[in-house]
Amino acid sequence: MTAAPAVPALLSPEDLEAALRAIGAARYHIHHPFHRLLHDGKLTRGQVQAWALNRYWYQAAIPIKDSILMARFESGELRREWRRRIEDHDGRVHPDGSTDTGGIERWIKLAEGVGLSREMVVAADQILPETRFAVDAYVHFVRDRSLLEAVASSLTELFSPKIIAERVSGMLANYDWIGPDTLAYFTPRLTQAPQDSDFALAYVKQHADTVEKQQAVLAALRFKCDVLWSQLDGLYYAYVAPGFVPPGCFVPEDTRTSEQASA
Ligand SMILES: O=C(O)c1cc(C(=O)O)c2c(n1)C(=O)C(=O)c1cc(C(=O)O)[nH]c1-2
Repeated sequence: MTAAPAVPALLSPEDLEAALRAIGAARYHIHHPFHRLLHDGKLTRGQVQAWALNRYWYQAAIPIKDSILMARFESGELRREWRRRIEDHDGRVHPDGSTDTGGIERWIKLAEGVGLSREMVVAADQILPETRFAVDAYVHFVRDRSLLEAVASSLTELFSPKIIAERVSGMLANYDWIGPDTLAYFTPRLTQAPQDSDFALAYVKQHADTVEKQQAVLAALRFKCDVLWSQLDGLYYAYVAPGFVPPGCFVPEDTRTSEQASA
């Protein structure tokens, strides 16, 4: 006789939060070897450029997925909360004409700070296939899955202040050619991310009120951890080991062979 498969129990909101946090503790990209190399100062300038270039595609997709998500909320109050996220990335124009720079522009400054040109970064035609597939999968997930799963997929932000603090302090300490101005993208994220994730977590705890919904939100967070993890896998494979850069993708100057330089 085979044992019946265990049926998951309905969790209290507190236990659901604990289960979500356990997923982050095990699967967040803070554990990826590429993050460790970046933070420990073990990457060449070209490898840091590859990271900045590819991550631009993620940054550029965030307000697109948030616009899709916002349009799915039926309540104006919820849309207003989500609109702030979009403005955090796209910037704001105030009635007096003054502007707040958004995250995308700050990411371009980061990329320029590590030696890339704005045009090349924004064109995004030299990013890795893994980056494109993973980021696009995130946008499609938010478009196609339930609203609850879409909100839950943003919950990796519960864990981002820790990786951001670690990354910024590590990069400033370990690369003498990177200064605080270049990494300015990350400063507002340290307050924006907790605001975003507090709201999303409260929403998920309130609305995931059946076993099926709870299992779906846990799976959504696992999916999102995979989105972040596979982007770093792509970078590691192409730029660290074995170092196979897919045809047409960015080849850093400090690793370029004479054949690649003349291509
Ligand atoms: O630096 C990071 O490691 C990191 C991670 C994440 C994340 O966990 O999804 C985000 C960000 N940064 C970030 O800057 C950001 O704006 C952001 C938005 C979202 C999201 O899913 O809505 N995640 C993240």
